[in-house]
Amino acid sequence: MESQLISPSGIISPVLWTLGRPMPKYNLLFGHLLTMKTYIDKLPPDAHPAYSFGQIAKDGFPNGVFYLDMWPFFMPLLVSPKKPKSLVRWFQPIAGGPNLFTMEEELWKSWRGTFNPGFSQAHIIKLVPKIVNEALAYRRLLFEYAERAEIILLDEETLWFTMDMIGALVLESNLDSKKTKTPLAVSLLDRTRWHLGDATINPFVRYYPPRLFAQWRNSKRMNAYIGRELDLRYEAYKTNLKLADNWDSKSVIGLVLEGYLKENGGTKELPATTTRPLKTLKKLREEHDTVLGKDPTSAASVITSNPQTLNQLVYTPSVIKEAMRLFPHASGARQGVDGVDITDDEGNRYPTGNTMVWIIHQGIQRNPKYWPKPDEFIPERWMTDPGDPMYPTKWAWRPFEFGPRNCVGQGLVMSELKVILALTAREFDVKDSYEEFDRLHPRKSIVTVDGERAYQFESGGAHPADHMPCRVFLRK
Ligand code: HEM
Repeated sequence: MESQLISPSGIISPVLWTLGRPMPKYNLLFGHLLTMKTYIDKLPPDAHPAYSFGQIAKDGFPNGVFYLDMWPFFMPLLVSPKKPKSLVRWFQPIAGGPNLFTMEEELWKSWRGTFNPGFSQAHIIKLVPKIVNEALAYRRLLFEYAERAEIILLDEETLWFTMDMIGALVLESNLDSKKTKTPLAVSLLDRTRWHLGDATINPFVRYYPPRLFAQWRNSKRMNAYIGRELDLRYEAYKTNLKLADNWDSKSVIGLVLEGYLKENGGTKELPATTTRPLKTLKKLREEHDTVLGKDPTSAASVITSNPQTLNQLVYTPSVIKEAMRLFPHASGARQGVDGVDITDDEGNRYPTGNTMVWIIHQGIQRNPKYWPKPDEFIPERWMTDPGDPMYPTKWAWRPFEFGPRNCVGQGLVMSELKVILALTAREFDVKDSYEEFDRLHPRKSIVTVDGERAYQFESGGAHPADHMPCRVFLRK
């Protein structure tokens, strides 16, 4: 429990300050707002808030744990499977109502049980042909950009593609989102553009009326779309066109719906809408040659005919894990409770009552205490044996978090990423074009974090700066 909660950030009342608990410079009137401002001012205006927290940890808290008073922007919130209230508020515009991320323990248990079969390893293997099918569309997109020799905003295009991938695997819908402007995809992407993290402390931004209106409208459209999809499947179930007949083609939503209906006797109505060096690339391509055959164009059929082939890839998942270590997408948060303390590596205890415990992945996953050469991209560390100095420290890699509330989609994500790399890495060179982009869009503000131009900003999750402008080249 302690290790799960070791965190470079927390929230505190002045009482903890008077008790001499570890925290940056404290101001009785403004708490830590002024300290935060000094950190934020050294970053690009849109940099992910986690960078400031990570930097505070680096500057004075080697054990990675400290308190921070950001009232009134963070609610003083602790430990237990309970999610903090501010997280509920964060997810509300995306989910539009009760959801697996923020549900209270009792309700969450049965819903997680209902979702688990759809995300089990056994089921994911059966979804691989569909993953391949979608990844081929991504490959075609890269071909188009290579042929047109145009800059691609890789993050933006990948977001549209992600919507299609999720649509195909979870909803069993062929969304083709960018072309058809599916309301679900358009509203979700627009919602992430308007999204704010809790660390946004400017009230003019937070309460900007057009932003509040857009959030409300997007939630309404997403609810309507998903509600319709669920109704259609429910109707099919009721008229005995069972989703279950063909196990292999069953979607995640099919399995979830079936689990829900079974649990409720099949009768209950549905709830109301519910710059790494080229060496890495060379090794990656060599592994694909060895495991998938020398001809890159036959990789799709090799994987589709035997999805288990993906399990023979060793270097590829190491590359993915290392990328996620350096550029994590999300984080974890828990509500603190009286009587439950966080204990750091040296045995110091940190009471969590009246706090929100925020696990900042950017801080932990680059902490030199846990990672030799923390800022270097070294996939080989994932292939070492226990005892090797490079062997990853247990629980220090947490993109999907740990414990019962870990990410239900992580197996799916890893399979998707392996397939996408397998179908593209040998045929394309993708190079960032930030220099060209900055010439075309000059600006006065800082544009790097610790020398990294592709720093992350928050928009629902963490994204690469300026959506990662790139150029795509066909390999000879
Ligand atoms: C790179 C992609 C992803 C990352 C980095 C990620 C990360 C996370 C993290 C950090 C959590 C919170 C765990 C906690 O609070 O302890 C989470 C929860 C969750 N994720 Fe993901 N996720 C990803 C993709 C997905 C996908 C593709 C799906 C589903 C299709 C998904 C579904 C969920 C759900 C439902 C939860 C809540 C689980 C629960 O509370 O029972 N995630 N994810």
